[in-house]
Amino acid sequence: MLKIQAESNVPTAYGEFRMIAFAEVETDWMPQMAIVAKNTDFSKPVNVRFHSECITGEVFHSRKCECGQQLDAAMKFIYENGGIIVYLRQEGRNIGIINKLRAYALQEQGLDTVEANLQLGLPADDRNFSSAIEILNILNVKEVNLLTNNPEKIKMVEESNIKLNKRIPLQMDSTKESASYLKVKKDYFGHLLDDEDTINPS
Ligand SMILES: Nc1nc2c(ncn2[C@@H]2O[C@H](COP(=O)(O)OP(=O)(O)OP(=O)(O)O)[C@@H](O)[C@H]2O)c(=O)[nH]1
Ligand SMILES: [Zn+2]
Repeated sequence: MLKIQAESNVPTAYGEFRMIAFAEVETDWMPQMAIVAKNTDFSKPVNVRFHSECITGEVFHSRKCECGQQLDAAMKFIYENGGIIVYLRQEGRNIGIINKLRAYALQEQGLDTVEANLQLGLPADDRNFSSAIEILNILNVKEVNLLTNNPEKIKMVEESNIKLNKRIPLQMDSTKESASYLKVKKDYFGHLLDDEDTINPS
């Protein structure tokens, strides 16, 4: 069972958030994180982003995916409108950074993001979002507006005790390096992506 191990206010480029670390034990060095905007109104549907870790995109600004831009856009939106980002330690759709780099190496040889995982003997997507729901329950969230394009995340909320008020699209411009990745997300995973341009949540 997850519990709050520590929390503190942290000023960021987008404003100050309450940062909370969740883990079963305090010796967990990869705790799940939630960052909560101060103006969050818990009596209304809360804007929520479930964000899966991507060190290549968020820390090193890789152009192969749009995770870094999505996290930045979500922080900006949530600071302005209230809400929570639940940051899940699910690097590489939960295959870990070592396997993700192995998958990238296969992608250099022409495999796409799904084929590369399968070639490694791993699932295309090994995530489940039960920790995210557990965290929302700990934070006493009853109803959400979910910032996502991923139908699996929507389904998972619908199947939980948390009410889904609406989805807020979080679509970024594609780059020449990310276009084929986004196409696979749309075609294989059924992500709700428009072919046209950006829909930023603002
Ligand atoms: N295995 C693998 N993981 C990847 C690859 N590219 C990005 N990821 C991981 O994919 C996760 C993000 O998933 P996405 O499918 O981009 O987005 P999503 O979270 O499902 O959906 P949104 O809520 O719409 O952003 C992060 O954990 C990334 O590290 C890749 O080529 N291979
Ligand atoms: Zn990424």
